[in-house]
Amino acid sequence: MIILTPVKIGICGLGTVGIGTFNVLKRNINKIVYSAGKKIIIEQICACKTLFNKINFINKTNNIFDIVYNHNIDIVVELIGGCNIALKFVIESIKNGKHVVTANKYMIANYGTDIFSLANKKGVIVAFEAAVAGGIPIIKSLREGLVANSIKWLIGILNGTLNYILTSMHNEYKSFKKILLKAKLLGYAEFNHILDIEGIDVAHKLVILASIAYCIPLKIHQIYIEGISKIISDDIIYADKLGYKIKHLGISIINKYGLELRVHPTMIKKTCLISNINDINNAIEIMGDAVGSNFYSGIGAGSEPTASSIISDLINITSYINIKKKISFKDYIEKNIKILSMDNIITAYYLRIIASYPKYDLLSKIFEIFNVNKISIKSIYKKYIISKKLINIIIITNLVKELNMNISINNIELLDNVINSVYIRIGYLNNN
Ligand SMILES: NC(=O)c1ccc[n+]([C@@H]2O[C@H](COP(=O)([O-])OP(=O)(O)OC[C@H]3O[C@@H](n4cnc5c(N)ncnc54)[C@H](O)[C@@H]3O)[C@@H](O)[C@H]2O)c1
Ligand SMILES: N[C@@H](CCO)C(=O)O
Repeated sequence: MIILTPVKIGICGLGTVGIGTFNVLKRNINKIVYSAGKKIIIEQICACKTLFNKINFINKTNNIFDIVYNHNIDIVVELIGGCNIALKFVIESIKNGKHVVTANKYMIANYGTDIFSLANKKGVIVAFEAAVAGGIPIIKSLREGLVANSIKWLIGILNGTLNYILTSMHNEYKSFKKILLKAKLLGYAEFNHILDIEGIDVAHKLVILASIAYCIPLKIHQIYIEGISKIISDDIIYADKLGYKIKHLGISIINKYGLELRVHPTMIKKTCLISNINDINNAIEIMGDAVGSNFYSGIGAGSEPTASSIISDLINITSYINIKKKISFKDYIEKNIKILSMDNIITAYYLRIIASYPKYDLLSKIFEIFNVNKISIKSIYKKYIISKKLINIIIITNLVKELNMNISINNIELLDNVINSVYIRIGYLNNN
């Protein structure tokens, strides 16, 4: 029988994740109470008035400060998103002695250091499992299950919307815009979908994971970020013919020079586990020095998968309310790890050169440029005809330094008849 005082929560934001949290809390309340060891009661909900009739609940408000100053509330759940009202709500809630659960990766990646420092001073917990990879408990796995390991590398499909778009482009060759619209309707995409498409959302998630994995401060401004807006179905078709799939990855690899932190589309052999993670699913592969490789996959966005992570944090805070370090950020112990410049990374490339029909030997000019920059070609695929006037030349390189590749591409683009080019890095590690 539960005799302890119940924990009272205030939810702010009643969109995709807010509704999911409300519904799962209601549906699974017995199991949740059993696991938390205390009753968890929703004390108040803050939402825009137009959404009030979406749920059957009495104590509703449209003013965030009603929750901030509600003395009955122990834990606030921030599900508004962005960094304006949400940040104000979180900071004021902490100042008022409330624990915080949030799914807001944007806010944690950009303002996490200040938030955690304030939370430490006030003796409250800020938990954010739902901020990375939706329903996959990856923060807890890194913090708890893998805590004994030195992490060598970590790679992930970290955005459900992008994976959904790339999968649909691969399976149906549908237009990018139509697929994005569907992802928005299904509640996967961010309110500002540019965050998804340009890879910024993945950078937010990668920086959070890297901070925990390597005990370093959140280095959002030092990440290399590329989205998927340059990829067209031609690239997906050519990749397929060559035995690869294109996935959008967040990558962090530590070596003796420092840490690579990069976000970009990557061509991965079809036989690799991660290239078979499709649709809205996310996946993370982590290499620890002791454990070896661990692979996690599951639904990375959406209402109830994300609610699953939110409620797991609620239960953790309720049960570990006095063991703050378990879920708050610790002091960073590794302050001197250098984030490496992209110029120094070494990888293989797929390069598609778009040109008008040349009257000279364009290929030998391209080889010359590669030669000067010490780039060897693994294979060259014939000129695919796009139209009566245009051709695609597909080249796969061996491993090369990014700086040399960039110099070569700049020079190739200056050649007569070359219109432009698109490149995609191949493999997330040198041997893939
Ligand atoms: N949708 C997902 O799959 C998903 C997954 C993981 C994390 N997240 C994150 O969770 C957060 C919420 O995402 P979402 O998809 O539920 O967004 P959403 O846009 O569906 O919901 C946000 C809600 O907040 C409300 N809101 C805005 N200002 C408010 C205010 N001042 N007071 C009360 N309510 C206010 C909006 O009306 C809206 O209903 C974001 O940080 C997002 O990045 C979303
Ligand atoms: N827009 C995000 C939501 C989950 O973080 C995604 O598609 O992955």
